[in-house]
Amino acid sequence: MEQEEQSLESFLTWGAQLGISDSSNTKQPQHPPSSCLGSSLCIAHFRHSGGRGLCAVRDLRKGEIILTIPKSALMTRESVMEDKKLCVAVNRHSSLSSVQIMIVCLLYEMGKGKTSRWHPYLMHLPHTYDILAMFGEFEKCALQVDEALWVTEKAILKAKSEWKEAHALMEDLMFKPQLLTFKAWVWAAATISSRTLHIPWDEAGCLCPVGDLFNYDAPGVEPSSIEDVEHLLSNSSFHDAVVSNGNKNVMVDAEKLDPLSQRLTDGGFEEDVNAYCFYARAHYKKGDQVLLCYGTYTNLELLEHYGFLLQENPNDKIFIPLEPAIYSSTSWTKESLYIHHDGKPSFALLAALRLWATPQNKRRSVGHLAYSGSQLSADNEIFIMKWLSKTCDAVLKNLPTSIDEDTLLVNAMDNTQDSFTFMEITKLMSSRDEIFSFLEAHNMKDVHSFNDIFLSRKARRSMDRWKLAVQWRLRYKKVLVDCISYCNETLDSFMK
Ligand SMILES: C[S@@+](CC[C@H](N)C(=O)[O-])C[C@H]1O[C@@H](n2cnc3c(N)ncnc32)[C@H](O)[C@@H]1O
Repeated sequence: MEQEEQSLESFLTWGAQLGISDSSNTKQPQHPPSSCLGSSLCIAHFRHSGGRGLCAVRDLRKGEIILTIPKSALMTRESVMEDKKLCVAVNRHSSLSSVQIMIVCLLYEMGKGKTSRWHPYLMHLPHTYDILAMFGEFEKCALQVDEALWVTEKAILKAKSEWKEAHALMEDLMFKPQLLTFKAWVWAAATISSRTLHIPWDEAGCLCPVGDLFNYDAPGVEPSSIEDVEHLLSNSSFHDAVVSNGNKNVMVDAEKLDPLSQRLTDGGFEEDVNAYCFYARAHYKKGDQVLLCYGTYTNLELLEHYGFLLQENPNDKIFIPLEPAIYSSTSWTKESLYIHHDGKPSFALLAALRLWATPQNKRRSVGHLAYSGSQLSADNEIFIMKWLSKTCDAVLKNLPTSIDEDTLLVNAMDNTQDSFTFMEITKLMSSRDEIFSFLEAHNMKDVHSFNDIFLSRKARRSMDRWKLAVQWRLRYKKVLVDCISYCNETLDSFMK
């Protein structure tokens, strides 16, 4: 433990030497401080929201600069390929994608050990990940829902084929055998997927020492339009925050509005200071975890790219099987026909169902109403609500386990310290196939071997992924139940 703390301290000293700083004072100090953190942030552990993360060491105001990482500290393809041997070899394999090359760059630096210029940073990267490409057959199946199974299968196949394609380059570079393995490849790919930040000059992104310690906050409640930003800027306390820093980079202004999502961004590379700059996305009290929004993701996408999911995710959506005639009744894309995290059907799904439930010869005359989101008639609305409710109910009944069983299973997994409780809880489940498959997959045929002391590291990792899979399918089922309630409430409103 002491050794770990020392190594973390030397990582933060290394960061300070490279010019990384969490101070809002933009003047360069004459001597680098002994740590790059301490003025605004510190590293802390948040058990239920991301593990290691960054914590406010003082009250932080929304919009103020909290961390700067100079370009020279970023690990990019360009900076790693300053190594001539690597650069020459990469140029001989021009068919590889930018991300494949970035993965090779990371493995190459790992292979250098202490001589890597990023060694203090590389030492603090996670050793394992829970992203979908790392799911084995057992954990994949625990997702239960076809859509999730396909996404997992696709992620595994993609990782395998990209690894094979890059093999010749890695052999050219004479990688040590352990860096040539699929396991090493998936580790590096997961690092790139879950930790790189966007940079304008390279679609592979960059690894950003210290800046990649922010855990994720979903976008959702920030101002969503220019008017909101104008309102914010006219709000005196916010304006004070902007002006008191006296630096235009410190402003959260209309330029920082992401034109696609129309949301405020909280970090980005800034050409004029040649650095990655992070801003507080909210007011934080001393001791709060400071978060960063990496983008808008559903829970399945979070699992695929980052290896976690959110219990409350305002951007979650689920898909249910629809009849081909529904897809062909409108020009909405398949991706737009979904159910929101709170059980409400998407705008496009409602419109598509309303048109599909209209006799074909009448669709033209009501098309404009459907596309503007209007109900077409009471009968039409009652029909589609009944249909949607019945379909969600059928999906729920077709899944091998119920919400109650999944809840029991997650609770049991939280109780693995006590093998007796785990087995007692799981006895309440109607189908114990999944539990037996897990025990079998890890050679734990009898209950007594299900003991924390004997749960191998591999089995424990597998259980973490299994738990994520069960949590995901549980959220999926809850959205279906909420959709049924939404349909019933709408139906009730017609009865009044
Ligand atoms: C950029 S890193 C953030 C720092 C990371 N916790 C660490 O220890 O290095 C992203 C990873 O942090 C974890 N993470 C981030 N936000 C999270 C959240 N809200 N809940 C759970 N895990 C989260 C996930 O493992 C994700 O892949």
